[in-house]
Amino acid sequence: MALPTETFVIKTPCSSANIGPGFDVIGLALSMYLELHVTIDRSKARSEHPLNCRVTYEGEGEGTDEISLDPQVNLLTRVALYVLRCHDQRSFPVETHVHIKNPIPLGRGLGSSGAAVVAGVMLGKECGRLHHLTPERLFDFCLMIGEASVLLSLLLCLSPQRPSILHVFDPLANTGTTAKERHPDNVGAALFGGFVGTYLKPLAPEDVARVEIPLSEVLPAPAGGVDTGVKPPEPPHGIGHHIKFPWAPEIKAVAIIPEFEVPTAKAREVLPSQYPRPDVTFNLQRIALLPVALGQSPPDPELIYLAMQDKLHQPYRQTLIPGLTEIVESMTPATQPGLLGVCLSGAGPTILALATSNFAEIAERIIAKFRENKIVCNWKVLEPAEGTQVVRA
Ligand SMILES: Nc1ncnc2c1ncn2[C@@H]1O[C@H](COP(=O)(O)OP(=O)(O)O)[C@@H](O)[C@H]1O
Ligand SMILES: N[C@@H](CCOP(=O)(O)O)C(=O)O
Repeated sequence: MALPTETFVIKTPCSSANIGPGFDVIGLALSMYLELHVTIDRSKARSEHPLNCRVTYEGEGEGTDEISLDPQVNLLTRVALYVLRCHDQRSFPVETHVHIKNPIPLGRGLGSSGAAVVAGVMLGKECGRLHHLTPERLFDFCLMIGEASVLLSLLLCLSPQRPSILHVFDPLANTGTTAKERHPDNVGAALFGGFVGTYLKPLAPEDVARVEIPLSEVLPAPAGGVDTGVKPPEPPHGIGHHIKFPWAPEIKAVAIIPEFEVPTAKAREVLPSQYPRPDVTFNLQRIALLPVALGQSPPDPELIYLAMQDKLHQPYRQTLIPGLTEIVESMTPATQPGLLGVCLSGAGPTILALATSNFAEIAERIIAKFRENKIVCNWKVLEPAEGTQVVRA
């Protein structure tokens, strides 16, 4: 009897991180979805494709260098393979076809890479039939992915052993941010959905060693690399956590998306390693308001506008996003009916305006500001979205 063909769809939302003052903490899942249409034909004895996996792609970045169809190179399939190999499965089941449909623009601050990592982890779970992996455990796997320096530095900062590793990354040293921190905000939103606060827990000393590993040893070797058969290091348990905040149903998110890309890594390099105390206090005062302000129905525009102000990342990122400060300050609820607040989405360059009405007018005003700097944009009205789903026919 022929083995059945299994099909399922993994659906992961895009996200907007930070929402003003919540740098590296707050994330909002939004209604634009990365979809993986997966077919596993277990009737075949062998596959002609590397790692038994054929990747096809349509959508943003299609046909460009940013998206590889090689399962050993593509971010999504490499992440899936990491999860599989942590569970003693060296490759995808024979024969897997992953068709990626991606409407999330790349490098625009709408969490395309976060969605790819979350969908990749879920792909590994489903292909490997790893039913014991809870969403919380999948979050740990997501947090192992990133530039080695990114993950290492953050986890080590949180470690009780921190003083002994300051030669690796000293967050107090005024050396810029060449070593970058891992941020759980966009993956947290894409995985769990809704409006979330995310945080990382200090690691137990025995777990510190487990995260001191180059990314190349976490993710399987890229094309041309040799599969050594070595099991990659599993994530420590309970790295990342989240809490869901309420969201007032009247509030929609208008995303104004410039045509150019700002890689997140680059947008983190322009941030300082030290901040003036008044700027930190300024953000702390606003972050204490933000989740409450956005959960209240009916929304209070003046409160939300105030709660969305930031001094920790947006002012610095204007070196990469012409006109950013002016755009963020260009209107208030008093001068634009329907507007609640304006911020940079994630690492940018997308601008997120929260509003209850007059969406087109708000978008047009921001687009006009970008146009003064010869930047072309499109825009969308998005709503809070559920987290990652696996849909079976
Ligand atoms: N669906 C996808 N499949 C493979 N790679 C992806 C996918 N989505 C994003 N990426 C990778 O992530 C990069 C963008 O990541 P990043 O600079 O963090 O911007 P963003 O704000 O969009 O997450 C892309 O250049 C691409 O390499
Ligand atoms: N907190 C991060 C969020 C980056 O999100 P992305 O969607 O731009 O990848 C940051 O601000 O750097």
